[in-house]
Amino acid sequence: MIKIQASQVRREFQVKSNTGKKEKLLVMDNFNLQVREGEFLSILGPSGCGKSTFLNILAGLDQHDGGEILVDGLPVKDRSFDRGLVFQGYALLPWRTVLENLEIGLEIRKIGKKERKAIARQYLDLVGLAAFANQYPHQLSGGMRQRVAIARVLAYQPNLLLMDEPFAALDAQTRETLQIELIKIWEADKKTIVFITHSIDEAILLSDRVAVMTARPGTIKDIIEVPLSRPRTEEIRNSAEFVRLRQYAWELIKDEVSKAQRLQTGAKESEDHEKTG
Ligand SMILES: Nc1ncnc2c1ncn2[C@@H]1O[C@H](COP(=O)(O)OP(=O)(O)OP(=O)(O)O)[C@@H](O)[C@H]1O
Repeated sequence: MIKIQASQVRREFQVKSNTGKKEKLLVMDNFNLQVREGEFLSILGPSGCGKSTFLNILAGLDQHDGGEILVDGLPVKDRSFDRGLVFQGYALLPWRTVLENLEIGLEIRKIGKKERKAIARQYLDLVGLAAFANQYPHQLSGGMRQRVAIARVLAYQPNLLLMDEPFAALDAQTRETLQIELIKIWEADKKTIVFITHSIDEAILLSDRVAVMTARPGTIKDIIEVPLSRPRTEEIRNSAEFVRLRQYAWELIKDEVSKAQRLQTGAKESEDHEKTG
């Protein structure tokens, strides 16, 4: 079954250049992607190619200007608790303790207090923060807050998980631990996950398929099937198949990274040119 169907998606933003001129920035164009129910799909692409824009639209936080995006056959209109979001810096409620923050989604699902607390503790334990249950978000480091945000979304088990570089701000060891935990959780109940990352290794380790995007305007360049067996463990990174996939993904993405860099430098040069004359 198809969970997400994106067809001919187009998104442009009105932006102001440094000189104050209004311009249109075409961020996504002719973007087509299908995500299957229960699939773990990662999106890799150079900076600025529209990855977060796509996730924001899927989350109901932004809108597209053309084409169609369907989730479970219906257009995305609004935020929904069936879609769990883990975005960078996605806010925790500052007036609630860590444990109470984890309980939010469970409250909305009308789970009783005792069970709610037990589930919240279980997921807090999973991200290694059991000892911080009664602290407030401002008492934690940035990485710890991000772990709470991840635990919160995992705890209430949405049908669709949208994760935008959820591990980017974490130290290498925590990142590896959480990658393996996420694999375990996903392998146990196979919710659909759309996962954005800049790490080729992370994408291959976690995913069933990896969608590689072009530089702006972002479109899908290719989709890599990841036939590595499951359950996946750390050691799989050393397998010949993993190394082959990593090389293939890099071949696909490297020209797009150069293009994205040229786009950025080009935009800066034209602004400088306008300023001087
Ligand atoms: N609300 C907005 N208004 C104007 N421009 C925007 C807006 N949101 C995003 N952009 C621009 O759209 C482009 C794509 O942004 P987006 O965040 O989707 O890229 P990304 O692929 O997620 O990048 P990164 O990998 O660096 O996070 C960027 O050039 C960004 O500056």
